[in-house]
Amino acid sequence: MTNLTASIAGFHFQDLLLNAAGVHCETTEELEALRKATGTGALITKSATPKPRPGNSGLRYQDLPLGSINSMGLPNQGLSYYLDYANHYHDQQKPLFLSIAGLTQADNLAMLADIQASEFTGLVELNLSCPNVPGKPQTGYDFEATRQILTKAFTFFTKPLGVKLPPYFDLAHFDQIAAILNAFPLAYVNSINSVGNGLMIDSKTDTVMIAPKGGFGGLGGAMVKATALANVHGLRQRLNPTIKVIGTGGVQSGRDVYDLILAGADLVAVGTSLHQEGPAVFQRLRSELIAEMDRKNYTEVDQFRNRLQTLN
Ligand SMILES: O=C1NC(=O)NC(C(=O)O)N1
Repeated sequence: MTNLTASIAGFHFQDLLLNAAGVHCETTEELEALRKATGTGALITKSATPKPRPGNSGLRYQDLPLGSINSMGLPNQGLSYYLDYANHYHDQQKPLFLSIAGLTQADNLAMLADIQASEFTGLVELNLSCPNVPGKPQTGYDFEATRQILTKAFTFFTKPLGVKLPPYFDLAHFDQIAAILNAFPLAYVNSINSVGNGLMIDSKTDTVMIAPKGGFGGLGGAMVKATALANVHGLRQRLNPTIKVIGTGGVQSGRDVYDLILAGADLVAVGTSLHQEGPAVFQRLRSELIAEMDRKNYTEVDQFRNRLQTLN
């Protein structure tokens, strides 16, 4: 029997797959489908803002030959909707992650205060990386703002907290963000969010593919796998061992899950492939991962987690 377990902040996961925040998780119906899906070890809510938001207007998601592009704009039902789901959540087998993405530091701190005061007993993911709110930069690219929000948060927040990071593309940035994060008692980092502000062209119409922001949107799927692996591995190499890593980005197969684990991931989140295949994707990915492990005669994830070898 292959052991796919992992743990973060005292939470034990019997499977290491979950959804990427934002995908198939805006409503309680979608969340319940994830909770009941075979192969998920956890689930995470759509990033919440204090009040409900319709998100960006017009065509805001497109599948692409090598993944997807989106500019959803944080459509969500508002924090209290997800806190209500969370307060009635009793599935001991699959921990619940609650994602928040305030448009200002004050919004984020207010939401964290609400969660701190609530009965919520799961994990919280502070999304510092939504690239799709017009006029709003990704906090994760502002190192001082990131340090500031975490400093203020940890003056009062005592529940398990992780951060969702944008992809970085310079090893000096891995050094800088890891030095900041290592100063805080974070439960985990989740890397990567979509590769922000890509642009794709519809060759039939010579137009962009999505409506918001002149067609600029977050990239996901196969085309971001190399960036996801680099960020997971670069952060794993630099972060305190107490800060676990959720690897997100580019997962289409069990081998892609295996690779993120090899690069250092403790859990693996699935976005574009979940959007394209629905919750059945988790059973497929799980069985493909087990098949890959069997080929290597591995029965435990610990036998290869963070064991990526260099050439020399
Ligand atoms: O953090 C996010 N990442 C994305 O790629 N899209 C969503 C969004 O636009 O709501 N948010």
